[in-house]
Amino acid sequence: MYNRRDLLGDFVSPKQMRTPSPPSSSQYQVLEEIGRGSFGAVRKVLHVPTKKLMVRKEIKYGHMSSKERQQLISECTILSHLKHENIVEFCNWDFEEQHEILYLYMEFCSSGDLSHMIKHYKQEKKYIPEKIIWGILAQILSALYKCHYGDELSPLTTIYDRMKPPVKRKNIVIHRDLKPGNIFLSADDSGTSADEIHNVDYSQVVVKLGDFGLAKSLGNSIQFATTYVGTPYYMSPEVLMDQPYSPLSDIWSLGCVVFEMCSLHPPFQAKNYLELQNRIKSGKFDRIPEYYSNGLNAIVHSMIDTNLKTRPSTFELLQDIQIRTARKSLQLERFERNLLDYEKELANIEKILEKQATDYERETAHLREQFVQAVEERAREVLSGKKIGKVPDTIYGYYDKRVPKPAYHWRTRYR
Ligand SMILES: Nc1ncnc2c1ncn2[C@@H]1O[C@H](COP(=O)(O)OP(=O)(O)OP(=O)(O)O)[C@@H](O)[C@H]1O
Repeated sequence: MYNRRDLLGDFVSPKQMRTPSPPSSSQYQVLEEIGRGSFGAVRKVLHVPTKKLMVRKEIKYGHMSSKERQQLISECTILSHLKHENIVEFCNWDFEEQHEILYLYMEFCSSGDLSHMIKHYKQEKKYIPEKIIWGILAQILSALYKCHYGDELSPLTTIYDRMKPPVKRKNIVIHRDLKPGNIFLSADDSGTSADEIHNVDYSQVVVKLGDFGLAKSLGNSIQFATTYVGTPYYMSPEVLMDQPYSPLSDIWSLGCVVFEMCSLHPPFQAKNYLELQNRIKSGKFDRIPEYYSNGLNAIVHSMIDTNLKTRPSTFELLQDIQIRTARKSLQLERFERNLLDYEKELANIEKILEKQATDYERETAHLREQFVQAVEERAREVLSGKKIGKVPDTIYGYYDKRVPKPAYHWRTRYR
């Protein structure tokens, strides 16, 4: 039923054939629909062998040309290799030949996305705390570093660390569709349901960049052209002017996203598409609310720059002292969380060991009592001139029983 060759026709390259084999759909239990995107339904699924919650996105490929199908598959291959803690993990893909649907299986993000977060603060009539914004920006930049340079960002020892300029690589990934709805939020507790996303503690969430690159392969398809009805609030002026996407186009979009987190609306708004296009091309927009620092305002303005020569790259933005501070602060918070987890684990181990020690003492006391009774009984037998049974010489020999001594005894813990 599921056959990658059927989808690709004659266009399968040996390189693509080396990608992981499609999962057996019987491994997934399909759960409720959580939303609908431009390309089809998104459902929660349970990966039965691991009991892990995931999402399944569907893409109807029937109308696509072989070239478009091949491009879609090669993009999936790239995404399946793009592993980063701030990127939604792309687990695998699968086909349903009969209905010509491609299923993409990916990590489930339990705390909604940035659009939900912005909506939440708007409803509460509150600004998003600046610290949260810097934290989110630092996490997105770490993810973009992986995409734009194909490398992992090394952790900071101090905020003044010298960062090595990244090596230029061929296989860079450009997101192409950065917007609040594609920036997912995940809590450590992935059991949260979609209905509970209003209870999210936004100061604790992990940011995950999702919905990567598919815009490239789907960009030319009829389905994309007819179903992509979203307003291009986050599109850079060069892309609006039909110039090719570059990593700097992602930076423009990121600037618009950060602006929206501060102002609770996008930087460029208009009554119609043409007006919006003109506003974006002019690159003129307001300061973020006074509530926020000049530093945050400056970084937003540096990203939403119509001049590609002066717009900073991901690497340049990561040099910013406030981004470094935000990264270091995230590292320390994570370290503290790990320590707390470790402490909890130790407390559990201590409880188990204490129970083992109590059981051990109870058991040895019981055996000692039985031993004493047996010795007394034999003594009485001897004294009364009865035939003597075997006299126990060791407690273990007599009962032929060994009580395992716990490796760690609570009484010795402070020695
Ligand atoms: N990995 C995920 N974890 C949790 N929810 C997700 C995940 N991916 C998508 N969703 C949710 O599914 C819904 C549809 O998502 P999808 O990204 O397909 O569409 P969209 O972003 O609304 O539109 P578009 O297709 O134009 O990007 C959204 O509510 C989104 O929050």
